[in-house]
Amino acid sequence: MTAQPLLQVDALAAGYFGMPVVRGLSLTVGAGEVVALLGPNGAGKSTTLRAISRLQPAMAGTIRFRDEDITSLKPQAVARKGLVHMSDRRGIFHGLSVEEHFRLGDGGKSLDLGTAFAYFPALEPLRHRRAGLLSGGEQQMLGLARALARRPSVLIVDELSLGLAPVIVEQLLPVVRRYATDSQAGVLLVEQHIHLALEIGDRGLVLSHGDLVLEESAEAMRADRQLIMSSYLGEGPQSGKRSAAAG
Ligand SMILES: Nc1ncnc2c1ncn2[C@@H]1O[C@H](COP(=O)(O)OP(=O)(O)OP(=O)(O)O)[C@@H](O)[C@H]1O
Repeated sequence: MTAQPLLQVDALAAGYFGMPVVRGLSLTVGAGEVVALLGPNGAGKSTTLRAISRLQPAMAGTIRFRDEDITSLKPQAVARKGLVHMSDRRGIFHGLSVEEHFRLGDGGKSLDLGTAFAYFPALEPLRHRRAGLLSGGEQQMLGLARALARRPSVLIVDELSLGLAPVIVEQLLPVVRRYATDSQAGVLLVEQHIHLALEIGDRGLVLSHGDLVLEESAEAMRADRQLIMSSYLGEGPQSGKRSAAAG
């Protein structure tokens, strides 16, 4: 029997000004599982992530986190429950030191600096440095360390690689993998570096024009580049989708 997924999204629709850009989207993320949400520019990946973490409203569908319907909760409430959304250097304050970012905490509670330094030892010698003086890669490391220090059960990561050299992304993504495995957390990530995402991922989903057109194991996707190429080139859900939402 398959274990209950940590995150279960059913028939989600989300968009702007009353117009959905994502429709009828269903997906699951299980404990210890890393799922890569892929797709061309404008496919609706960030919209999907924001709707799941409640940063924008869902127009239809349900979002269940650890068996609880969170579809109408506020983002702060969802984050407190352990569904943490990390996106492009959000929450980095240039005037604060690295350490102060953890003392700043989460709803008045300090974050676990030990967890942060365990995953990112390179941050420890920088603990008193102001975040504004960190490199782009170090800032992203700080953002990810802060997200992990909240010990999320589900981590949502939007474009860790934005503006960073691939070599930095090659260092950061395996940490996400390690956290998922160590903590049996679920990870849903959007990443432009497809091959890197599939290296650390268990499963890949391809979104095209708001529809899920492919769902496969990361291993199968790595082995058959054509599979991804054809889904990116806009094959419809009927022709490209290989499997239903996995359990
Ligand atoms: N705030 C907004 N207001 C109106 N339309 C938006 C807004 N944000 C995104 N869109 C539109 O919604 C569609 C999906 O955007 P989204 O950012 O979700 O795509 P994406 O797959 O994450 O793209 P990318 O890979 O380029 O970041 C696009 O057509 C985009 O122009």
